[in-house]
Amino acid sequence: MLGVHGLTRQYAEVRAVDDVTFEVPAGKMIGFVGGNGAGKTTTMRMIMGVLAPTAGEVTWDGRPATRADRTRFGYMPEERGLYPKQGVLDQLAYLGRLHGMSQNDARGRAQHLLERFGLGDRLKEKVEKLSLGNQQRAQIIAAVLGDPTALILDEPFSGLDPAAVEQMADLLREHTSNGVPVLFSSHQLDLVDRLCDGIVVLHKGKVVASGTSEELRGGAPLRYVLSLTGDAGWVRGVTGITVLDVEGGTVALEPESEEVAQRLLAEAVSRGGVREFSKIRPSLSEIYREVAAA
Ligand SMILES: Nc1ncnc2c1ncn2[C@@H]1O[C@H](COP(=O)(O)OP(=O)(O)OP(=O)(O)O)[C@@H](O)[C@H]1O
Repeated sequence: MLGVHGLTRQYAEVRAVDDVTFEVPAGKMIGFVGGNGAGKTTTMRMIMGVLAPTAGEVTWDGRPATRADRTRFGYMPEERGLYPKQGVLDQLAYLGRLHGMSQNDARGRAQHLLERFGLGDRLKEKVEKLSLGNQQRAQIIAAVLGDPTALILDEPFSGLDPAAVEQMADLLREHTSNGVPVLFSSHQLDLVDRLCDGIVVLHKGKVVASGTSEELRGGAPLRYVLSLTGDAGWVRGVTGITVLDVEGGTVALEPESEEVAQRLLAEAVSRGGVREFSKIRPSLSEIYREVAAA
């Protein structure tokens, strides 16, 4: 388990990361979301030890993470790490060696992953000659090569087409199913919602929400849609209901409680002509907007 405890980073006038605490449990995929400048990259750099915290600490299996622990973490930095002028297979094999793999293992595994992700005919290509999406695939391969104990990935999915997103998500899931904790940052909230076991929302350097997507949704207001064959205007007069929008027979509403919602449904049924009564599941983007605006 990877732990981040009270992590803080102060630049001259900017507190880029402010008392950030969260955990990435073994075998879980945690999405790290937040707007531009929220502090995600700075936090990940401190986790990897490439940037010193002003305060706080990073733990691995419950004790302060050492340099040796961190050399076994797979990292995809924001600035990306591959040299543009070197062949992609040679370079990945070299990185594998740096992670302690034998020459044969490093080359073999790098080649296998490049082939798996559709780069089998580009093994000798210089990185700069690959398309951006293919460079991104190579960067992710670089992060997972050395049999990492944890994965810290800064925007691994940006610039990937939908098929590549699925391939890379499968690759990450293979690691979580072996117990590896995975933390990745992303601006693609629908993707985070779909892939992650947990979400940490950062805003202006602070954690403003965290939990599973269902837990985050639990804090959102209760909303329903009621659709009737006749006019729905009468709903405005029902006690305990705030009407958000009415369009003909369809009304979006916020009941004070589930009980009030059920009473409304009973009344609608007694009036006749109920077409639909359903709870609205807020999107992660809506939740994000609410917590970031609070
Ligand atoms: N070396 C630095 N010196 C001064 N301020 C910095 C430095 N690095 C980052 N910052 C500031 O720290 C804050 C957090 O930046 P960071 O890059 O961690 O955000 P982020 O969440 O990764 O953003 P993005 O989604 O845009 O990549 C920003 O206000 C940024 O300007």
